[in-house]
Amino acid sequence: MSALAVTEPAGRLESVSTGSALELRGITKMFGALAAIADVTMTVQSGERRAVLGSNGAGKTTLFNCVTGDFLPTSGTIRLFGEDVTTFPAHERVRRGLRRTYQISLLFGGLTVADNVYLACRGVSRGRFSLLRPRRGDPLLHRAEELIDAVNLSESAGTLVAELSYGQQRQLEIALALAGAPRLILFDEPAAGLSPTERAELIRILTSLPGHIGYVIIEHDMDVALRVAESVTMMHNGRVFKEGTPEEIENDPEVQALYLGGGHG
Ligand SMILES: Nc1ncnc2c1ncn2[C@@H]1O[C@H](COP(=O)(O)OP(=O)(O)OP(=O)(O)O)[C@@H](O)[C@H]1O
Repeated sequence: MSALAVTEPAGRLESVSTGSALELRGITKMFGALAAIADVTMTVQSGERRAVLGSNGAGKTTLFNCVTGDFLPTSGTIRLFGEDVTTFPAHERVRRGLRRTYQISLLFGGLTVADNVYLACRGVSRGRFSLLRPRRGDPLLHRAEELIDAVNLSESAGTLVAELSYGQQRQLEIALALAGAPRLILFDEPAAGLSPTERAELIRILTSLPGHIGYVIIEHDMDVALRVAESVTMMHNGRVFKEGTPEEIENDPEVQALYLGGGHG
């Protein structure tokens, strides 16, 4: 695969972290009388890889929407790399290194893999309003190639997105999230709908991202979540229910009861 560094689980975070990437303090989001999330407090260190687990309706997507700026929280504060961004629009958070993937694909099906990634690189760089075609030697072309390699799609660089397998499209979405200089990526159920082989590939891609890039991943597939995360936040009914290492969460009797008791969607 690519020249990007492979992560070293033991002591990895200590070597890459430079403070907090994301600090949520008492985040509540009301929809009418319903608290989709209530008093959520959580800190993600820079470079940290965290899974957010929880049954359907636990509040995971609402939490992401508050972090990205798609929703304004009803109360609470959000700090991104130390800066209070609670009321910042989404694009200001992107400028600070936040990225997100969605459950629903947002790709351009009529363009090739290479064009999609190049456009994403252009979109976050200076001169993005130029309509000139890329010239040979354009550094963004080189960067796009690196990103395509990082998600193991080099052999499909010239393929139209509409002709990719579903799993390859999800890999491409990760490449798009890597455009620019992301420091924290929110992955919204990246393993949904993937075959076992595609899931193994996803795990490989996520665990091979450069060490300084942290992520928060919402994932229903516990096997994927616990393998790609160093820390886990378990949500239930809009609240933080448990926090711990993947091992602690996996072996926690209350978590097991919640999941095995049918609370897990
Ligand atoms: N825009 C909205 N308007 C009203 N209620 C909403 C809205 N978005 C979410 N909710 C409600 O907030 C609660 C939390 O939903 P959310 O989608 O955040 O949960 P989730 O953990 O992401 O679930 P899933 O795993 O099914 O995606 C649910 O009761 C949901 O119906």
